[in-house]
Amino acid sequence: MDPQMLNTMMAQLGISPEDLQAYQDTMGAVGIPETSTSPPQFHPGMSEAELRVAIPRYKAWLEEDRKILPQRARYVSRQTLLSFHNRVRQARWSDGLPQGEVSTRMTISGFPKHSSIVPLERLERICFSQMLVRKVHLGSYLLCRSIAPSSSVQLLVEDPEGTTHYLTIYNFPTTFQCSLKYLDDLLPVGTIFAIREPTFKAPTTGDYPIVRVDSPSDIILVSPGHSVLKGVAWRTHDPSSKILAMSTVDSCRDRGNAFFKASHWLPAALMYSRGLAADPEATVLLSNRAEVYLRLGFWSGAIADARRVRTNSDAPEALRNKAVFREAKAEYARGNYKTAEDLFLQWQSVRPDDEEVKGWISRARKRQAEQETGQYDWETLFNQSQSDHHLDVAEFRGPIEVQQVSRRGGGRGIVAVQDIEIGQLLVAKPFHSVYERDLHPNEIMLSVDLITSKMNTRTQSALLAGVMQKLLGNPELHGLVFDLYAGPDSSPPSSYPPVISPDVTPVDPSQASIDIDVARLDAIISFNGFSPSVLEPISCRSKSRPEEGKPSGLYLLPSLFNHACQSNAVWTCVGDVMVIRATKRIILGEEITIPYTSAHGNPYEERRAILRRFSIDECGCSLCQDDRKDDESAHKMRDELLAKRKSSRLTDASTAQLLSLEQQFAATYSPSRGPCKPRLADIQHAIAETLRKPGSTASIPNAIEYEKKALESLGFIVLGKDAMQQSESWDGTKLPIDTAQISTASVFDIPALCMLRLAHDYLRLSDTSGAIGWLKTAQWLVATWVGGDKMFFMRVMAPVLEEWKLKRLAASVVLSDATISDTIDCYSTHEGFQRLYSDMARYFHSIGGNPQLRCPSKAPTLYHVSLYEGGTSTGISCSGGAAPADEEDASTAPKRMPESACSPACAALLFAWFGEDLFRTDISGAPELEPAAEAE
Ligand SMILES: C[S@@+](CC[C@H](N)C(=O)[O-])C[C@H]1O[C@@H](n2cnc3c(N)ncnc32)[C@H](O)[C@@H]1O
Repeated sequence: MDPQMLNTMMAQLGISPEDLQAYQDTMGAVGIPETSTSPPQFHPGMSEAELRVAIPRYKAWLEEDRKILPQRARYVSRQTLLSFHNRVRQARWSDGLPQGEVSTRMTISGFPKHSSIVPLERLERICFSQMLVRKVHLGSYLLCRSIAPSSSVQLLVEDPEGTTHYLTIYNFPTTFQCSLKYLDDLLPVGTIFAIREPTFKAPTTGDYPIVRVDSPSDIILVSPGHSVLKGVAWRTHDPSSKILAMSTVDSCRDRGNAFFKASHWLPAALMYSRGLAADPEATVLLSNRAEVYLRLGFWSGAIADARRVRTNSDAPEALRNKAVFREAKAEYARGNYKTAEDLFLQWQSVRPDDEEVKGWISRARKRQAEQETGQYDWETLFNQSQSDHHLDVAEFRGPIEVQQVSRRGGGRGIVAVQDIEIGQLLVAKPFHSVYERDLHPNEIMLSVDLITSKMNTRTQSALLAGVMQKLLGNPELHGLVFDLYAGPDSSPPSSYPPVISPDVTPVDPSQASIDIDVARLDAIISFNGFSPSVLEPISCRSKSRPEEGKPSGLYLLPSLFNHACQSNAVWTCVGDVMVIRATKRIILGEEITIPYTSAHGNPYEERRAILRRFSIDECGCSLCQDDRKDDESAHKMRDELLAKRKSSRLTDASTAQLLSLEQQFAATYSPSRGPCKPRLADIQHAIAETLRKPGSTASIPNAIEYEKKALESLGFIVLGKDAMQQSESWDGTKLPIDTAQISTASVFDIPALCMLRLAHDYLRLSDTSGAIGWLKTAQWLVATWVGGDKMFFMRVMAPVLEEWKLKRLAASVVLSDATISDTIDCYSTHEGFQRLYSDMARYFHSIGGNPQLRCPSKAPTLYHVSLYEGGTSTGISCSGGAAPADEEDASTAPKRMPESACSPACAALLFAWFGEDLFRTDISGAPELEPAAEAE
């Protein structure tokens, strides 16, 4: 046919001559064969059982798909792809989804993913016409550019020959759950990519094959003038001409500053970098880029840029000074607090009155003290963690070391380098952590992990992207993450910790300076990830969090601890700060273990299944050894006995039914095993609960007996049981429990609640000494397991103390060791507050203090209460902060009084004593008092 006529006919059908050519180029190519089955689709809310079916089916489908030979891609016209793409974008277009609308995206992790380690210069350029679907194109790179605004991280790109396909880039920094508007700034139409060793994949959903990039280090954002563009002629019109035109220092700074204003940090960094390509000495761009790197968490990049400005004697002085401040903040974030302090002081020398820097200096000093002493203000941290999970603390490391440990995957473990008493071993910050509240509420990111055969939570998916981002901005930390254990299918890691260069590396946002092996990182996160659930005030009605709401974190040194269900150490998180504490005396050279999962609520077989996901075949701890003494039929019998009660709560059964259940259950245990039987504890606790009847104390002694049995079944050794039951014979000093070691068969709140329940029982029997004994035991447990002092205990356990009416007793127990001075300062001019304080004064009187109320005039602050212990400031001091300037209506003040405005000690005690009332005290309508006599 006459080519002219053919073109005219095709044009009427919407097919351009380029499309036609591309089609002719692929003539003879075999279409993408369908597999015999299509992959199973995953959807939110799939049950464990559905997943158990779907995941093996997916793996089988993957196996089948792998057997199909690579093929040329079926021809699809540019027009078709563009109109499909535009429809998808239209559907997604919104800057934050409308309320109630939920968008779901799905990824699969844990299958082989290629990441290139070959530098771009050593790769050959390839075009789509030479690429095959289902093939990793080793030794090649694809040069392509985007031809349409992106719809999520899926872009429509063309190669220089004008062939169009989809490009999907996973884990590109800052793109996890970002808006389309952001993507338009980050990857505008015309962005040129060089993709190292690209993988062309058959479609798993939808109709079109895609070039899928999992590792951000495989992507190079090609700027004008890059050597790969030399001699490249694009067949189609150049959509990037507008972008290329803006490469002067001034235009890049202006554009970068506009992105900065919109909080679009990475687009700003790219724009400043483009300007720096035009003039590498443009200090203003370096200085600005240092600031955006700080916002991105690219500390090394920020230090490298700021340092170049600071040490450039030609740079304006103001810019050099600013650079000092930026470098100091980045050093602080890297944990180099002394260097940071010195730099802050340098900044302060030119701005002596700068309040902000004063705050930074004080923080840097506090961090150094934490590093040296291991002393933390846990109450303040606990209070802060309730509103912001990401806490600012320094790390602390006790006498422990990573050593070779045989028969433990990875071959390493943590060992004591001296004898260690019960107490704090390690305080660790996360390398990266993600909480639900950090994520967009309307987006569900489904990720199925083929290693663990589980649906990852949203936070787990976000963790992978976040770790990559941190590595890209802090490349020298690569070894710290990549030398973690990556499972039996990956090459073994080297010794740990690796040597980290103290030098910082300049960061180029368009090209990673390290190779990120994404399949290995997937595995590292599967084998080492924690769920750092934030410690919250504990109530007897606390519910365990559903799996999908759980946070995810990667911690470095904590990842080197091996597992034991009955371990000699435990971990907890205050905010995202992990605290690992020894739960018994550990001798020099002994391995230190932590539980990866709790035995309470996870019977032996379930525990084994969980541990198998970590490639742990058999745990050798005392509890697992005991559990292996019971034969399989015994474990089954227990399941059956409990299954009968599954539909209702244990405590809904009658005492008689539970007693019979306990007897049948107890008979399933081998006589040769030890007393720790976590499943039995629930039944015994339920029996105790049914024996607690309102209005009658007759069966309380029995309840006490069963609660103690429950504690023993949780692995605690209850001492002098009879003596404690008639507590007159208790000497009031020794705790009613063997404190030489803590059972780690459950998390701490279960036994702590049993202990407080016992305190409550004794209180009901008017046995104050018994109640105090168990209160102190609960406080010992919290202090040993989590840390913190008595005030911290009061704060953490406040709801349950309130529910079981133990608040007043606990407050007096907590204060019983304190010497209370005789002054309560009351700076409030409001009658309501003064009433509150006189109440407090009466209370302190009643517990042995002899405070006087002072009401100075000219109240500098509202809510000022102070109570000092032994002349130091360690007692109560609540200064609440000055009333805001616009605060005219004092009647609203109490409701607005934030807990965090109180000192932690004060908050704990005030709250323990007054509870909710503290914040509800109604002073509306109370007359403003005349100032009392002038103070001093
Ligand atoms: C988080 S890592 C612990 C550190 C690891 N041993 C290393 O060298 O990096 C978890 C892996 O350690 C191994 N591991 C931990 N506890 C173990 C145990 N009790 N028995 C056998 N292997 C264990 C398993 O291979 C598990 O997947």
